[in-house]
Amino acid sequence: MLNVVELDKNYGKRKILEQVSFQIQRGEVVGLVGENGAGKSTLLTILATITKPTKGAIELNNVEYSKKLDDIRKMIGYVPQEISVWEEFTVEQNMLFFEKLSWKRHTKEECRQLCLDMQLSSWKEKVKDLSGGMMRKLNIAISLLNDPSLILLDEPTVGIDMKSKNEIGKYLVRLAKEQGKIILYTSHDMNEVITFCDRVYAIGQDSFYINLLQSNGVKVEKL
Ligand SMILES: Nc1ncnc2c1ncn2[C@@H]1O[C@H](COP(=O)(O)OP(=O)(O)OP(=O)(O)O)[C@@H](O)[C@H]1O
Repeated sequence: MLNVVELDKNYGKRKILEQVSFQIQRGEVVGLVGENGAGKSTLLTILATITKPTKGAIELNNVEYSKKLDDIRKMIGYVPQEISVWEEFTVEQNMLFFEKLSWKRHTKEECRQLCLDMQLSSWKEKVKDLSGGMMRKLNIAISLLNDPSLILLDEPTVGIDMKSKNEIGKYLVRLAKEQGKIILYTSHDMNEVITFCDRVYAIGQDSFYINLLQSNGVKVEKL
């Protein structure tokens, strides 16, 4: 379980996150929505241990962030907004390179299977020749090499076609339901959020997202 308690984040005098508390259970796919600049990426980078909160406590599977950072990092898969793979290398070369950086060992076949599970079959193709959707899938596959229990994705489907969006959404749901992963992801695509998320957190002052999602029968809470 992910447990966030009274989290604050200030940049100088600006309060970005204020008294943010929530819990996410294993097996849940949770959306994080809000207008540009509301603080979604900030929250994800704090949960990914990249940014320090100003105040507050976070626990993942009963391990406190403030006490066991190395253990926490092994349990997290983070997919940033920017695609961060080697474009001149093939999918295979990227997977094998990042496998070496992962704390968990995988055979080449296991790496390939991870890609196939995401319907990314272009194993021998250079990344620069892949479609945007394929690149996004590779980015996600790399984040899974650690076998993380918490997967944080910052707009994983931005700018890609509906078919790839659907494949990625379905795959995230499968990861949560079959493997008990905790998934938190940001998106500006409300259709996608409505289709794939068990529930949603809306961040920021605007109630636009809350009203829209509630009118579509989605369980949504304000952070
Ligand atoms: N390192 C930083 N220093 C100062 N201000 C920052 C820093 N990082 C982010 N901010 C500010 O914090 C606010 C929240 O930014 P954040 O990127 O978390 O928003 P977001 O909800 O993810 O937006 P978007 O939907 O555009 O990705 C913004 O006003 C941003 O300018």
